[in-house]
This record gives sequence, structure tokens and C-alpha cells, in this order.
Amino acid sequence: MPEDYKCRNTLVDSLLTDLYQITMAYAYWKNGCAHKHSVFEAFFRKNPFKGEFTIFAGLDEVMRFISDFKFTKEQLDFLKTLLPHAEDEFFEYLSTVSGKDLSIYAIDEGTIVFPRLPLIRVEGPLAVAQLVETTILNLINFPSLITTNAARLRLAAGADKTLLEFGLRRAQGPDGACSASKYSYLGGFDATSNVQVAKLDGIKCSGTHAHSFILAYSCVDELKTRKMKPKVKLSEEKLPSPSSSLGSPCKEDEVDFVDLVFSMREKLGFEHTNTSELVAFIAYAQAFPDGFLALVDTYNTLTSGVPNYLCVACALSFLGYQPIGVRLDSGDLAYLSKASRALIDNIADKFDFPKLRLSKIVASNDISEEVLHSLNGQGHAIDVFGIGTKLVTCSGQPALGCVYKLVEIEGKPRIKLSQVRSKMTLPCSKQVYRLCGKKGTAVLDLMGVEDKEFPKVGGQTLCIHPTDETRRVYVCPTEIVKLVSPYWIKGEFVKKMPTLAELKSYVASNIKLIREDHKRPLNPTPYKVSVSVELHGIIRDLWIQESPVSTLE
Ligand SMILES: Nc1ncnc2c1ncn2[C@@H]1O[C@H](COP(=O)(O)OP(=O)(O)OP(=O)(O)O)[C@@H](O)[C@H]1O
Ligand SMILES: O=P(O)(O)OC[C@H]1O[C@H](OP(=O)(O)OP(=O)(O)O)[C@H](O)[C@@H]1O
Ligand SMILES: O=C(O)c1cccnc1
Ligand SMILES: [Mg+2]
Repeated sequence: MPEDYKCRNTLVDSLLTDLYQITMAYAYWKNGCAHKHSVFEAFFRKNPFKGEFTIFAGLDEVMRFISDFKFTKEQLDFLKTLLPHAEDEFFEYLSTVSGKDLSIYAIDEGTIVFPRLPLIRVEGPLAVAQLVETTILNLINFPSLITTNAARLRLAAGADKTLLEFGLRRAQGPDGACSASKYSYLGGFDATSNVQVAKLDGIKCSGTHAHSFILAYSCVDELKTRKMKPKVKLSEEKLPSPSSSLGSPCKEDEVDFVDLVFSMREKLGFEHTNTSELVAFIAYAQAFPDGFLALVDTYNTLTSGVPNYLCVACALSFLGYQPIGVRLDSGDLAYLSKASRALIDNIADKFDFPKLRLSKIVASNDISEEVLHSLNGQGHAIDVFGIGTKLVTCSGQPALGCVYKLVEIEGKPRIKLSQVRSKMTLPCSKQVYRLCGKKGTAVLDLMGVEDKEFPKVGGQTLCIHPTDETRRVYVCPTEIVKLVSPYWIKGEFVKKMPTLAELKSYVASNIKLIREDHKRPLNPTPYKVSVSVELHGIIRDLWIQESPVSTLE
């Protein structure tokens, strides 16, 4: 790995943790069990957004953290102030621990995952493996949540739509915003408005303009120049009306663009639009003749914004430029998008500007997964969705509940019981086998004891529900994918970390592996996650061994 393979966020280091990790480490050390070989696993219990799938993300950040994990003298001096009674030898011990003491096994980032699967397995001395809990959870919870949210929005919008992430201004602080931009891209967005993340992660950056830009203009005199250079050679006969001119005095290779737009307005019959809005559009077109996209809802979308767009767009087309389109940011987006499309196409045909038909319709304004489904139901003509608040704040579910539990110590499996049976933890170092069926889609995920059990293609495999042994199925897999693999063994990377672009295309292909009914927005079918016969036996024995039997009096 390159030298600079470190956490990008300077807040992420060994102190980005909960105090109880340090207090537990001290107690382990004092009791002489800090060195005990232990195995922890990170998993979640419930899919977010009332869905039945999750996309696992954040592993790259975890590996950056683990591979650089250590305590500096300055950090240890601070910890001494929090634990003033702790023995000095403990801090000497902490100064010797590092990520090299650990081994990390994980499911690949970008994989579609389900409740109870071990996403990350950490093996190593008890105290060290305990110390990394909080940071690991922090580094996977929000990324997985955002990636899943973005993937759900992609499924709702459809593969042919462009999705822009607009959330920076509404996100939970700078770090929440930058994580949201990065992981929205991973989950299926095409571009972000966040310039910082575009630079840091090499993501496509995209943007239009705000209402303030429209409000900043009142009359034509405010325009510094009236000129524009045509992209193609013009002929006087093609002018919009016999009374219009290409403007003078102008340099030979420039035309009076303002005159041209106003002549177009007359020709198209749009004299009653808001003139200050038209001036703002002219100003924007002068700055971006090849990137003209107009925000059309400031005064009235259909009687002013779209007609004004058309005046400028026809003038640009006349000069050989290709206008981009309009953005709708309020009102009934289904109706307004269809009406705008009709207006644009009608002018394109009537006045022979065929390329105007390529104008895109962008929509924004509090768009959510539900709004997308509703728009699909009504029919709409939106090509591009700009989505901010509902994406980056994950308002449908603000947190993913990944937890980190001890599953084995000194070779002995461990279990945490709960009054609610479904909440007990699953012991042992586990492997996950994704069993695929005849149709090529995944049928079920089977958890088994690592290195001990190997289901076979074509063989009949008994799969048991993790917490209800009465629910069992046989599966004859046509393909088996082993999901957990080693990434880092005691200080050495044993697997290459993929780039963000590689991860993005992996997400897009992996999500196709599960059946449509698991992905539908309303009442999706739960995907089956089960345990092997051997693992089930261990769970049952441990349950009986650890569960106290109460006495009735
Ligand atoms: N046709 C539609 N079907 C379902 N939801 C829609 C439709 N059109 C817009 N929406 C959604 O309805 C909500 C409308 O919110 P809001 O009342 O703030 O918008 P508005 O009417 O444009 O008001 P404002 O002009 O104050 O922005 C948004 O979440 C928007 O995405
Ligand atoms: O609605 P979201 O999904 O969060 O998308 C981002 C919103 O941010 C902008 O509005 P804002 O009112 O901040 O500025 P504007 O003047 O550009 O509309 C934009 O117009 C969107 O409405
Ligand atoms: O570029 C845009 O249109 C944009 C960017 C951020 C938020 N709202 C809109
Ligand atoms: Mg808005």
C-alpha cells in the first residue's frame, strides 16, 4: 500500500473512540488477559429504510485506520489525565500496541448484505481488538446507510436517469456532507455539487445556478456586454425576423446577443415573460454559451421561465451552441415537467431548431424515494434529479445499527443472550456462503464455522434459521460465493483495496444478484440468512450452557 494510505479525515485516529474502550483495555491489562486471542465481528440486525437489503461500505476507511492504528506520546499523555489512577505500565503497554497486532477479515465493500452477516471480523489480542470497536462502527455505519439510500434512490429513479447529489448545504456538518457525497456516488449517483469531494475523490462535479442569480438582475442595462461570438458562420437571411439585425457596432466575429434574444422573443411570441428573468438568463448564457441551463421557477415556470429559456436557447442554437435545459425547483414536478417538455418540443419543431429537443429537464426540491415512486406512477418528463436533504440526512432512517461483538476468546465460542431471542449474538469465527440458485440469483446466505464447513455446488445443504430452529430449508446451490476474505494479516495487506470507480461498478453489478422482490419499495420479501447444522449445534449448546434456569416458587 502507498505511504499515504491513511485516514483522510484528521479526526480519525486512536482517540476517536468511546472512553469505555480505554477503561476496558485497562481492566483487561490489569487482570492479565489483554493478550488473550479474541475474535470480534461487526454486524447489523435490521435493514434500513423499511427495506430488505443494505450495501456494505466504509471498509476502505477502516483499513486505512487499522493499518495506521497506534498511540502517540501526546495521545497517551492525554489518556493519563482521563485515567489518573491507572498504573504507568499500562500506558507503556499501550505505546507498544498497533494495528499490526490485528488481522482483519471482511465482506468486500459494495456487497449487498443482510442482517446478522459478519461484515468485518477482527482477530487479535483482546485489549487491542476491543480498542478499535467504536471507530470501526463509526466508519461503516454512515457510509453503509448513505450508500444504501443512494442505491434505493437509483432503483426508484431508473437506470436511464441522471442523479445529482446536492446535499452539502443541508448535511450534518462538513464531515457528514463529504461522506454523503462520496458514498452517494458509490451507491449510484452520477455527480455531486460538492467541489471538495470532487477534488478529493475524483467524482464528477455538476451544478446549475440559484434563485439569487435570477434575482440579481433587473434590466438589460446591467449587462456589461451585449456581445457573443457565434460558433458557426451566420447568414443574414437566417435572422429571426426581417426587422432584427446581428447588432452593430460589433467586431466582425461577434453579434449583439441581447438584440438577438429579444428578436427571438418577438418571433416566438413570448413578449409577456418577466424581463428581469430573461436578462439573468442572457447573463448566464454569455458566461456559459455551451452550458446554458436555466432555473425556471422564480416567477412562473410555464408563463415566464420556460418561455425565457426558449428565447435564449433559440438564440444560442442560432449561433451554433447547444443549450442544456431547464431546472424545476418547485410546484407539481410531474405536471410541470410534462408541460415544459411539450412547450420546448413544440418550439423546437415549429421554429426548426431540432437540437432544442435535446434540452434536459432537471428537477429538484425535497425529492425523496417516495416522491420518485409517486412521480413514476403519475408519469413525468424529468431527465435529471438533483437530490439533497432527503439523501444526505437519510431522513427515512438516520442511523444504521451496526454492532461489534465478541464471538470467540482463546478458541472458545461466546454468545450474548437476550430476552428477545432474535437479538442474541451468533458465536464463532464465521464464514458466509452466498448460495445461488438455478436462475443465477442469490437464494440464501449460509453462515458456517470458518475453516470447518464447506457447502458443495449441487449438494443438498440444510440451512437453519439463526434464531428459530423450526424454520429449515434445503438448498442445492448452482454456485457458491464465499463472502468473507482476509484483508490484513498482522501488519500485512493480503488483498488489494479497490478504487472508488471499481467499487461503484461492483455495487451496480452486485445489486442485480438478488431478486427484484427483495428490492421492491413496499413490503419487500425478506432475504433468507441462515446457519449451518454445525453452527446451529454450537448456538444451541451455548444457549443451554449460559442461560440461567429460573425457579418458580
Ligand atoms: N407530482 C408530484 N407528486 C408527488 N410529489 C411531488 C410532486 N411534485 C412535487 N412533489 C414533492 O412535493 C413536495 C412539495 O414541497 P413544497 O410544498 O415545499 O414545494 P412547493 O409547492 O414547490 O413550494 P415552494 O414554492 O414553497 O418551494 C416536495 O417534496 C416535492 O419533491
Ligand atoms: O431540496 P433538496 O433535495 O435539499 O435539494 C437541494 C435544494 O437546495 C437548493 O435550494 P435552496 O433553496 O437552498 O437554494 P436555491 O435558491 O438554489 O433554490 C436547490 O434549489 C434545491 O431545492
Ligand atoms: O447546482 C445546483 O443546481 C444546486 C446545487 C446545490 C444545491 N442546489 C442546487
Ligand atoms: Mg429549494
